[in-house]
Amino acid sequence: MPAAPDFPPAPDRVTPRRALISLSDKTGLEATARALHGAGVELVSTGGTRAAIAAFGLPVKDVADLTGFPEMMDGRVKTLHPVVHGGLLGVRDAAEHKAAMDAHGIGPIDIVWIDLYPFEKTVESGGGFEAAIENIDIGGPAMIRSGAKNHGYVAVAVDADAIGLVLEALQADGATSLELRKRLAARAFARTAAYDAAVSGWFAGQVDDAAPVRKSIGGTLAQTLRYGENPHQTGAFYRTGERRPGVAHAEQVQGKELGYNNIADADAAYELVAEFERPACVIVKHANPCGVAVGGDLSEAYARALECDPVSAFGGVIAVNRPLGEADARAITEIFTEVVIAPGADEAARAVFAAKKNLRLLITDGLPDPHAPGEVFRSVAGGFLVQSRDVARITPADLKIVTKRRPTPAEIEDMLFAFTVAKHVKSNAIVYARDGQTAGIGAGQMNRRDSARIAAIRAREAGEAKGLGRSLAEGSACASEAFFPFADGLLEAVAAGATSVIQPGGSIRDEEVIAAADEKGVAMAFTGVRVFRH
Ligand SMILES: NC(=O)c1ncn([C@@H]2O[C@H](COP(=O)(O)O)[C@@H](O)[C@H]2O)c1NC=O
Repeated sequence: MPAAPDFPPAPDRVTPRRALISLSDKTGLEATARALHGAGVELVSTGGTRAAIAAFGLPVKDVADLTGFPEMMDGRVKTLHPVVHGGLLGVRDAAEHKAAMDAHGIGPIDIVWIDLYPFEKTVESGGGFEAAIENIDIGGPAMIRSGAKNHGYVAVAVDADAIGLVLEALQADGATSLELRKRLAARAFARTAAYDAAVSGWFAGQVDDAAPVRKSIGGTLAQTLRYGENPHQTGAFYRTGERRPGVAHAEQVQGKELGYNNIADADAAYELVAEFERPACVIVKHANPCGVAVGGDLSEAYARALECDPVSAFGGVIAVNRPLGEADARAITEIFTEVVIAPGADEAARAVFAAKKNLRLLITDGLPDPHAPGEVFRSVAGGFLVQSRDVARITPADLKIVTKRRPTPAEIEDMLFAFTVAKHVKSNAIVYARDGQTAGIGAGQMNRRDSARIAAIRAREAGEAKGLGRSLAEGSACASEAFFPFADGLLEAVAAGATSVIQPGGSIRDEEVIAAADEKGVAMAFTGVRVFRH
């Protein structure tokens, strides 16, 4: 382990004399190169970047002239040379470093601006194995790390915002401050870490390693948050490299700043609504759906979703799976809603929402594919859990009918709808549904019978509110996301009005549960698949 050397303290102000610029994406290069040149900074660059700067009519030195080596091996070796890394790493005020720099003709490099080969984009666009490998940048991260380690003297910029901060400092003070260089170094190491997280994650996938010995998750700040789940907690929102349509990539068209809970709820709502083929609406409160329905159009789907639990829907998060029109927006804005997330909204709909200044409208770039594999994470004390996304989808062919009475085609449709919703409800989950509408949802209870009871209360109240004179769960399908361990939960469902039941099966008391269903004349199907959600 290298001992900490006794270097003189790093200077607060460094007046940069030389910058090394190496960019794959040349956006914004001209203005910045001009500004650096105008500030008296000498420009040094790699092949493509050098040619671009020269084409702007600015003086620029080729890094090959510095190293005495041409770029070689398809650009794999451009800047990996002691003249470059010595210029970045040399501690200018340490006598021995200064002597080494002088002896080997190594000039200091005070600014590096590097963006790295676009590995993430190459993978995202399905570039293939060889293209991905060639887009693993080696020289770039090496320079970023050298400069960041030597932040006492070097300002490292890894994005447009960072080089903007450097220019601001030069324009204001003609120098970079130690405080700024430290901040830039922190950002630089985070950039190389996220880059390596993307490379290592992709590589683990290539060798089918679901549980690599080391695992990194990288992210880019999407939004600072005023606070976390509660005001005394801090919070921030990051995008990972996964290009899944949803809240992380949505455009916020209007409304107050999104909060931590808004983002979590919008995600839960949008992931569920994407499960349906027909126009659908999901209303979420506290990460659980309180009303879900399909309809002939979004207005109908919304009205039916609201019917299930209008009390809980107040201040909820609404997701739909079609672009919103004016009538949909009018219906939704009748009650207070925190967030609406949709794959589109026409001008008339946007105008209606605009009248509700606080409502956040999120427009995504499509619907997530419920079948697309992916990884989901969760933190625990001292670690995190990783699992594959729950892509389970049950079709009529997967159902095993276990009761004497077979379900009708309409009951099968209700069962599948209810089971799909149950997959997105916190365990223990019980969902009553009829005609593509949830009638009652029981979420997050510590025993299944309580969830069945709560769902029954919701359905009874919804029926009363609608003036039906009966529970909304009358004639419904009951979905349970995990098996009924005893017959009591099933009997609660039957008492609530369910005539059919869908559940995974697999309890040692299945026979008892099936016998109870048969006695009540209920049709029951086993999915063989459990869809817990914690
Ligand atoms: N090999 C090296 O020594 C090296 N040095 C810099 N790069 C990368 O080359 C890119 C710029 O290339 P050019 O200036 O030739 O267009 C940058 O994204 C930079 O991160 C390198 N490329 C890959 O490792």
